[in-house]
Amino acid sequence: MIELQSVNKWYSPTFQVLKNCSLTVGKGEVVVVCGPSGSGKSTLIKCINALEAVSDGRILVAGAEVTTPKADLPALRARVGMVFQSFELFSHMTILENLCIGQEKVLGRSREAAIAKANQLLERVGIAGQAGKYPGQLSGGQQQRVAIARALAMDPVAMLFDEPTSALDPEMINEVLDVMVSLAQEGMTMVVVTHEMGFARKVADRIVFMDGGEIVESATSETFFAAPQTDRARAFLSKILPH
Ligand SMILES: Nc1ncnc2c1ncn2[C@@H]1O[C@H](COP(=O)(O)OP(=O)(O)OP(=O)(O)O)[C@@H](O)[C@H]1O
Repeated sequence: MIELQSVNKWYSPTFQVLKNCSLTVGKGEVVVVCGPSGSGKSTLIKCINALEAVSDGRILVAGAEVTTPKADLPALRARVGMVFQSFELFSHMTILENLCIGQEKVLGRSREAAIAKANQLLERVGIAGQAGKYPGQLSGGQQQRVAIARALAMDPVAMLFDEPTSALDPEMINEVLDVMVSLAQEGMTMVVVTHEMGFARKVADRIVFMDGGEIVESATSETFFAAPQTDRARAFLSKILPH
């Protein structure tokens, strides 16, 4: 479904942020990417929907190459939904409009079909009844669920999450994680950058550990948590897991 082949990226001639990263994410697989701050996790997933360009290497999504000048980026970004730490909703549009605009402009859906889909998804993420409000009138947890619903409205083949709960107050984290858990259980292909190791244990098929721009480990969550293979992963886990 998603394939990274020897991806390298330099932000400047002296700073290589991604070093020979290769990764295959199968259909329906949930991969959690973790690692220390600055290790390149956000950059890696942004490359998957071409929000960042790779310097060399290839990325394929559902058989189509992302890393070619010929890539159809609007179509790619509809197929691969992305949810950011900072929600990135359109603040001047109602929740309903946030969910409809991409469906109408990119997918060419009729107004009626877009509204029906939006309402169905708002119901699914537990915020039916808020459709007429503006993002600023909702809590952070509600805004993030809107962002997930907006991505799902495009019928994506995969979803990318970049620290989706990092900006939320603790009591709102679970309401967002619950939506992500149900998506995972329904078979959505997902790549999730997160420090929520409880989520990782519960739904990740695989954990990818990054450090210094490299994919240092890629293992099932059982193996990764019980028997990390490298000192770097052990040091990371000892900092973030309760003792
Ligand atoms: N546009 C950019 N130009 C130059 N350097 C950048 C840019 N974006 C990120 N970086 C640097 O690249 C490195 C990796 O950043 P990235 O955000 O991918 O890491 P991360 O592992 O997601 O970190 P965090 O967990 O703190 O979000 C960092 O040192 C960051 O400062």
